[in-house]
Amino acid sequence: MGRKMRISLVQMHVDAGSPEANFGRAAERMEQAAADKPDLIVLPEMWNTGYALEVIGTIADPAGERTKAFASDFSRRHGVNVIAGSIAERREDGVYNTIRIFGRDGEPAGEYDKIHLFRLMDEEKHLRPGQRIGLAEIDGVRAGVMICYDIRFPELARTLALAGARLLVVPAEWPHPRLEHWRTLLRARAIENQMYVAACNRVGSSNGTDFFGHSMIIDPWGEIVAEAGEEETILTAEIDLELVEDVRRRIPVFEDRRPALYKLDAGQPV
Ligand SMILES: NC(=O)CCC(=O)C(=O)O
Repeated sequence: MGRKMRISLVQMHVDAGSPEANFGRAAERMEQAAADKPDLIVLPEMWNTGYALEVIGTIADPAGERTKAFASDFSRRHGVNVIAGSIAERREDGVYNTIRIFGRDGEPAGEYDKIHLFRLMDEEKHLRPGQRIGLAEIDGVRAGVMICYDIRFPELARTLALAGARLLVVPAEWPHPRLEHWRTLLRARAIENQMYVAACNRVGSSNGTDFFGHSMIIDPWGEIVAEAGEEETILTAEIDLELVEDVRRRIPVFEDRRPALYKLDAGQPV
């Protein structure tokens, strides 16, 4: 397994309520990204529909079939791993905010439904929450996936790290005015779990909400390897997974944990 991995984040605009426009834009941008010869391409959150939640039941991808065909074909043609952002995916019991992952051979390599639904954007009124964490092997590297609001839950990132994740991938639609929350939370997840974080946010405005981009790749020491601005772009950077072990040796957080004490009833009240 290679220790280096080249990651391209597709920071794109998303038209709320227009899957046709969004599939066209994603196809174009992914071709652009493939020209950088990355090992992994990542799309933002809900890139097929945006937050058109009032009509999400009618425009969400039925069983994710269109997305699966699109991303699997792209992976196979370019021999690249794809984390197809998240999409609105319709199933029998409702609509999910779902990540689908494809290996270089176009075969499915993992999936994840967003666990924490974001009330400020009414997700809980229109979407169903996932019930399982998301892990995948990408060229032999264990990666965890979370979606946007999920990064406010350090327990989830820690669980993924304990399950072996050395890279955390985060598709997002994170808007102004919470840029410093975005940057701080992503860096904190990288530092505390001593893993790489690759976060792909959308840009542009939808229904009065402005999304700021600032997609980022952060190393396990918390240094920002690459950060985009507020325009559409492909953010590409190479990461070296050996740094994960280096940092974990220097400060052995995982050896020093005291999980037996991390319980509400474990100590006396002070
Ligand atoms: N799409 C989302 O989950 C947005 C999360 C967000 O903006 C936040 O502040 O948290």
